[in-house]
Amino acid sequence: MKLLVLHGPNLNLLGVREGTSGGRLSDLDAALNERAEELGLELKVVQSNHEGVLLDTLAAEREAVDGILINPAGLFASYPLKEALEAVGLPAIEVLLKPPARESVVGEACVLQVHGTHGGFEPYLQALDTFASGVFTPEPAGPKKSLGRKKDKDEPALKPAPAKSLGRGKDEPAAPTLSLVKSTPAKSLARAAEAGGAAKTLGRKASAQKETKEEARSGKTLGRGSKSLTPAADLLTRAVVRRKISDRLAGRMTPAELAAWARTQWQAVQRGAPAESGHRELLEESLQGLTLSTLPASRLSDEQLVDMLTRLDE
Ligand SMILES: O=C1C[C@@](O)(C(=O)O)C[C@@H](O)[C@@H]1O
Repeated sequence: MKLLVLHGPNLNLLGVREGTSGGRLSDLDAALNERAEELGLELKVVQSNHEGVLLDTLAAEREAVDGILINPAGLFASYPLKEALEAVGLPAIEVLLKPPARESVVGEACVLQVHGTHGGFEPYLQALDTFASGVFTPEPAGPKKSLGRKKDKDEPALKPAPAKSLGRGKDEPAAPTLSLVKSTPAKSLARAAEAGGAAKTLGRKASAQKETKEEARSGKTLGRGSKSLTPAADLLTRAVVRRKISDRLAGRMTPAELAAWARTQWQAVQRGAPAESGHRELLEESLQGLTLSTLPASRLSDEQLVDMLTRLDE
């Protein structure tokens, strides 16, 4: 998997502008390349102080990469960048070194936003881990595959997100808490699911998405192209999702199993599979949250799962 890493304006002064604290951009890039190598990822890293260069890079690299990490820095409110990310249609993660001071427009076109707490490089590494976990890669036909993390069946239910992450050595420093500060509209994940590993299918992605949207608008809840009534057993309903969450809370399902189930369901819904009428958006949103729920940055506690149960019951 190849990823494009975009560093926005003034990040060339990283470490310099902060005084002696914090590493430089060259340190960040070295850390990124090291982690990428551990994870078997290839990176193309570009820093620019010019919005146009970032836009041109996105357009030029769109067919060569499978995903994007972007720290827009001072360009967080850039509609051109947001639109370029949408046009490119690849899964993108917005990465910030520190908690966001303002709402990010660019983040609206990203699947996730991760931020650090003290300016360290961990959010970038976390974003690499997230891509490497395969969460954005479409499920291949055939036997069920997990999201790439080992099963954490024995984890205490209310344990905070572990500091460890994929591919990390035992003696490396613990990562600070990273937050999923925003769960983007399902359309971002739609692009992600369609795009994973196949960046060269922009046309197909766009039309598939449009079709699904149109079906949603027309209130059609049958599978694409289906003329006959879909058996009720195939219908994704709030009750089905509630049952799965309950199974997970009762220990009948591991967190990884729930996430893998949610991911398969979410992808099916994106392809036009039937969903409970009038609740499609809520179901998509819930499945998205559950899909990402085993990742450190977006882990769901039991309390959050109970909240989700309640929302699915309203
Ligand atoms: O340059 C930066 C760094 C930053 O993008 C971050 O990563 O925390 C936050 C921006 O507000 C600022 O302009």
